[in-house]
Amino acid sequence: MSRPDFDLSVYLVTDTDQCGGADGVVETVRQAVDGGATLVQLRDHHLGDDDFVVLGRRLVDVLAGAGVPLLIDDRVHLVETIGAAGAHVGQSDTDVATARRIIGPDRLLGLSAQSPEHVRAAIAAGEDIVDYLGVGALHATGTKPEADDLGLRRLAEVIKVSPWPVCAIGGVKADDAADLARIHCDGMSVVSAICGQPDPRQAAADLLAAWTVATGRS
Ligand SMILES: Cc1ncc(COP(=O)(O)OP(=O)(O)O)c(N)n1
Ligand SMILES: Cc1nc(C(=O)O)sc1CCOP(=O)(O)O
Ligand SMILES: [Mg+2]
Repeated sequence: MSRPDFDLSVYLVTDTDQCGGADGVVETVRQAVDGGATLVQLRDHHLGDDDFVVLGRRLVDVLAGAGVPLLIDDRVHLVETIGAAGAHVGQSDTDVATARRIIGPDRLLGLSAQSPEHVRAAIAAGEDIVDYLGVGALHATGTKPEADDLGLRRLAEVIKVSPWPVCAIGGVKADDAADLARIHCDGMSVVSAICGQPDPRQAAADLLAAWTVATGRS
């Protein structure tokens, strides 16, 4: 088993509408990585599989050489075709054991978890199956209005029982970095803090700077 290294510090999850279309996604990812985004996920619930593959391959090209892996949301069956580094699944998506079988042992698998019970169920499936958790929503967010806002306390409860690194998602902004670092969160996952921002490069750089200060890393 040899999975790519990954860094959850500034994890960009794309939103095609907020980026102004597929070309906007490509340009946003290009700029965000230039500014310091450490991981990228292609998330689009509307594109058909064929267009999703085309966009995914464009992102693989943009990220080649930058050392930043591309994950895809939900569509584990397209990981290989796109040449992505892995996938992220939620509690209502393909279960993690099946997802792992589909993507194979050498790719990354992220899982959404909203409670310690979700973590315990994932542990029962096997600690080698999942690589990280995405936990949210930290705050209520217009990007995903149906997401329950957990707040910092419930996020911390999930982190305490997780054997995997955890990134926070949902309304996450640079101002959250200190609180997140204090509860030993491993990174900030964002959509609107980068997508649709006037300067995605600067937005990513600001997030990374806040995270670096908050964690005391350089
Ligand atoms: C990093 C990260 N965390 C959580 C999610 C949410 O995934 P999911 O629960 O599958 O919901 P959708 O994104 O499919 O709406 C994520 N995508 N990334
Ligand atoms: C994709 C996603 N998942 C969430 C969860 O809580 O699982 S919240 C969310 C959207 C995050 O967008 P923004 O950074 O604009 O708030
Ligand atoms: Mg999903």
